[in-house]
Amino acid sequence: MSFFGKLKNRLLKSSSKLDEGLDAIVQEGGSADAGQPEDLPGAEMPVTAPAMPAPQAPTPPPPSDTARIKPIDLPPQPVAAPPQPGLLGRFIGKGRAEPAVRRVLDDEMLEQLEELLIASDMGVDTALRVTGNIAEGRFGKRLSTREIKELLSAEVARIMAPVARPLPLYPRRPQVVLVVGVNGSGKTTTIGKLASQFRAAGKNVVIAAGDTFRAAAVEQLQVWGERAGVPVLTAPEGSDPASLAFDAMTRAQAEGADLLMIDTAGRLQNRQDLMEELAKIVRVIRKKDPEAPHNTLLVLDATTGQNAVNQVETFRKLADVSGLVMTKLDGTAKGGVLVALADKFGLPIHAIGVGEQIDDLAPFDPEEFAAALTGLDTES
Ligand SMILES: Nc1nc2c(ncn2[C@@H]2O[C@H](COP(=O)(O)OP(=O)(O)OP(=O)(O)O)[C@@H](O)[C@H]2O)c(=O)[nH]1
Repeated sequence: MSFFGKLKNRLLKSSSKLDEGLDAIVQEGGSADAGQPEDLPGAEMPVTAPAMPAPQAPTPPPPSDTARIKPIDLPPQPVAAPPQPGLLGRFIGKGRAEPAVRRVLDDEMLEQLEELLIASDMGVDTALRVTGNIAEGRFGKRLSTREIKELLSAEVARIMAPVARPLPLYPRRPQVVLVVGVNGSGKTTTIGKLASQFRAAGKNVVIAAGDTFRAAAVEQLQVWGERAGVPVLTAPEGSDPASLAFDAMTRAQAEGADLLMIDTAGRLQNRQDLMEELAKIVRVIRKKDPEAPHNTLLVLDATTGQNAVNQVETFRKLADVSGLVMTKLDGTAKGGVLVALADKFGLPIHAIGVGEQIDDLAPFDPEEFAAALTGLDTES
């Protein structure tokens, strides 16, 4: 299955939420237009085209001086019998017998769209901006669900495009990647997945299990290290993570490793401690390389929705966050928070987690994400 298909299936909850919501909004105040271009297979209405005009009141009789102009004879319009779908149309579910429902884009509809986007975790500011852009030049026009989805998807992709950037690789050896995030956000899993991908790309990777306070976290990282075929450096429980980071740096340099990934604790309950711990790790590794860490990855759990926004704010105060990885995008109805994050912080999204398996880490593709989030079926 294509990655798009996989992501779409996995983002089903998000997309179906938006999908259903958009449908309900259009159905609520809309009316059917028989024979609209959208109903004809292969005749999709481009999103930039002006929407169909609102239905007019019955045309009044022309004034006498124009009455002489003979109206062009049009063949009778197939109002009662909508066009039949072609064979392809029937397979892909287009050209259905029912005419498309369109609704006039007015204040009430815009408000409903805003509410839907806010409920999809896009955040108030982003939701307002997105609906404002959708309305631009289209106010008072009639739009179908499909057209709104295309507009919404294009807006989301436009916001996300600048942040879709893979983890930059530098010629520096070792490139040090500090991984931060609250407990349970998916740090360990992400480190394992990244290690496996870099390993597969021929890179020599070392992992440091810097959450030395939790034996379970260290064990879990060791399991991932084994899966990825990458050494995991550990230290006795309760020992200083900065000292482990220093040892790991020494070993990575001695071995000529390409990449050193350092896991860290995620105890936000005691921010001061965590801040000092992270600062100490950075201080110590800089003794070995003044430019380290070269990346500070913040791992966020998509299922926390708007809480992810608070986590970015907090971790930016604790560490010099250079990019994000968003995990658990499979099976959450809260994927919209990525749009809010991109819009608010503009931090690169290096990858997304779409499952618990080692290969369930994918590069972030804004168009695929936007189509999957809005439920727009671009495969057809
Ligand atoms: N469905 C899904 N589950 C994920 C994903 N990433 C991580 N998980 C799961 O989330 C849980 C927490 O992941 P960890 O990698 O242990 O998170 P952590 O941040 O290291 O947490 P601590 O070890 O408590 O510090 C585990 O059960 C993972 O299997 C993902 O992309 N999708």
